[in-house]
Amino acid sequence: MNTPLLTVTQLNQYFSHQHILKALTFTIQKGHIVALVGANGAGKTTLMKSILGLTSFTGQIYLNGQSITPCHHQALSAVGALIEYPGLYPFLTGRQQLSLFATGANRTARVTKIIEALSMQAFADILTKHYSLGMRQKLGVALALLNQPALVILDEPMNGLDPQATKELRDLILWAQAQGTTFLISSHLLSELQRVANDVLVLDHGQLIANMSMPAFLAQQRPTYELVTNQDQRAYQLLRSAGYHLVAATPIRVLITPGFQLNPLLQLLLTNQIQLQRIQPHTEDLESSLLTMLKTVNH
Ligand SMILES: Nc1ncnc2c1ncn2[C@@H]1O[C@H](COP(=O)(O)OP(=O)(O)OP(=O)(O)O)[C@@H](O)[C@H]1O
Repeated sequence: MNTPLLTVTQLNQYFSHQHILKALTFTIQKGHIVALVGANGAGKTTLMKSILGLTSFTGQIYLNGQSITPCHHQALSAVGALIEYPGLYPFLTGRQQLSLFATGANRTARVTKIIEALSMQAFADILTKHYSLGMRQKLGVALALLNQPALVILDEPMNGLDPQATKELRDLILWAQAQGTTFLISSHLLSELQRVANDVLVLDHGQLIANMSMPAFLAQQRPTYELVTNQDQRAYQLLRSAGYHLVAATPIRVLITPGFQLNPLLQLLLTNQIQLQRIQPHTEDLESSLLTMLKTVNH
């Protein structure tokens, strides 16, 4: 049975008279990785800050049955977070900083383990004032995961990470999930989120426009064939006049509707002396699903 770790009900947030978060209601299941996506300014960081009690809001937020408000943070001992840029002490090394924030049993062992898991050995003993953006980001993520919190909130955790570090972070997130950790992660690197997330929350202008499992989200898109010809513009006009449902022009993408058959389409191109250079089924990714969804809502 699914058990919610986090329950958010009718969450509203205002900056002066601007309505930023609009009546958000959702739950996050224990042990799930939840992707929080949306355009710039949609309200992702503000939502994360609200869950962390860092900004005023109206509505209810419950973590493990305990209420979170800007004045009541007790429940937050079970949360690790990286929001915007990690706040680091410039005159401590990464290892010293991790040791300072480590709580509970096996502290030294956990610090060593997280340094190894994120391949931070080469710079763990250097003062953080000398860190690059990627090194700072890794240390921020390490701090969020260090005390094995029930919920980890990561705002753009892949910022500044190279492909190798991004892969290490992904592996670490999946490893922590296997230990029972729940994640809420925002990122503009949608292909990365698609690889780890179980569920998706889509924010648009402060409203929750989708809340579903990742497979359900991706399945919303209907399949298409992608065509490349020697006369794409003519082919596009021809197919459109023939009644095909085209969802993109460059490259041409034809919707596979019920009863769709490829042969008549190929015949049509051939009889009009258009050469087909490439054809392939198009598999949707999170990015195109999201763009379609935002377009549908805003038009
Ligand atoms: N401290 C603040 N004072 C006033 N307005 C703010 C403040 N912080 C955020 N906002 C506004 O709230 C809205 C949501 O911002 P938020 O940073 O939550 O969006 P986001 O989805 O995280 O965007 P991005 O993807 O660019 O990080 C924006 O319109 C922003 O201008």
